[in-house]
Amino acid sequence: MLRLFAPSRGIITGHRVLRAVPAARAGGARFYSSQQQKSKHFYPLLLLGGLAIGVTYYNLNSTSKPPRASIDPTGPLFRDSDIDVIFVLGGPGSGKGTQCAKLVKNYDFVHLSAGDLLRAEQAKPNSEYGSLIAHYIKEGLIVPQEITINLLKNAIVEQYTKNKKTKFLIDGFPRKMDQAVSFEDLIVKSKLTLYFECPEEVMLHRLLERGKTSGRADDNLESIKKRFRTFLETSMPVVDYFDKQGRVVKVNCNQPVEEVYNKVVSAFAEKGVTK
Ligand SMILES: Nc1ncnc2c1ncn2[C@@H]1O[C@H](COP(=O)(O)OP(=O)(O)O)[C@@H](O)[C@H]1O
Ligand SMILES: O=c1ccn([C@@H]2O[C@H](COP(=O)(O)OP(=O)(O)O)[C@@H](O)[C@H]2O)c(=O)[nH]1
Repeated sequence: MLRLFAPSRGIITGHRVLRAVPAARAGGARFYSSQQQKSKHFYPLLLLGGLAIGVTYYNLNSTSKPPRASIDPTGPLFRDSDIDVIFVLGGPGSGKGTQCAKLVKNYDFVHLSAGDLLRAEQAKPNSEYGSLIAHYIKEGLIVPQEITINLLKNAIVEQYTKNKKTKFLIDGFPRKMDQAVSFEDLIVKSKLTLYFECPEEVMLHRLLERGKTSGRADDNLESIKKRFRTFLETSMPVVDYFDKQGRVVKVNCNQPVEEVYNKVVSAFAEKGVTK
């Protein structure tokens, strides 16, 4: 029912959801003027016409509208009015995951961490991308966008269709310009980017602390340095790109968790994101 990723477009667009039922066409039927005798098909056709109008009206007004792909197969999967996506960006260790966990408790958001989705995919015993993902994560590089966008798309579609969820915090994504452009072209335009500003030495300290218990292959000094570099060279241009469009709120994360959270809540309120 929904789009898949397909080689023909690099990123796959494919199957759809309920296509709006087209108004039944009275193939060749004529409506006669009152002077003429009505055809024996007149009343059945009138009934069909009324039914078609009714179904179309219902589809247009139904609250459970299908993703946009059902209407325009060349546009993004979802209409802007179907779902709200907020990107959460910031350097490694800036506190994205910590703040997202607090936000989901008070807002009706689904938290999707791109890093967590990649690690879960990597951990699947028969994943064809397992070793590729492991390599990219250890080296602090950005996994090819097709893999990450597909994982995100599947998670969003599942939450939307099964749980009727429409608000998503996408944590740690997009980290590269190609991802930003593809996601908005193929899935949905984001409403906002929440960006955590944080000095590098603070992030380094936090990550080394986290590394004592996280078990993550990239929470070590060598990988952390590579991640910082990737963040500056590859991910910051994404923040700048959205910022130039007035779609970023910046929050200083070098404060206690609760204070950072209060600032996020105020920044969201200013942008009309409410609980
Ligand atoms: N405001 C904060 N002050 C102190 N430590 C924090 C703060 N926010 C997060 N942390 C800690 O820093 C580490 C990294 O935070 P995390 O949310 O995992 O960052 P990210 O998701 O950006 O990598 C975690 O161990 C977390 O407990
Ligand atoms: O869109 C993404 C998000 C994450 N990653 C990889 O996953 C790692 C960990 O990302 P995560 O957001 O989990 O952690 P952070 O680095 O922000 O602490 C990154 O360094 C990348 O190698 C990626 O390739 N693409």
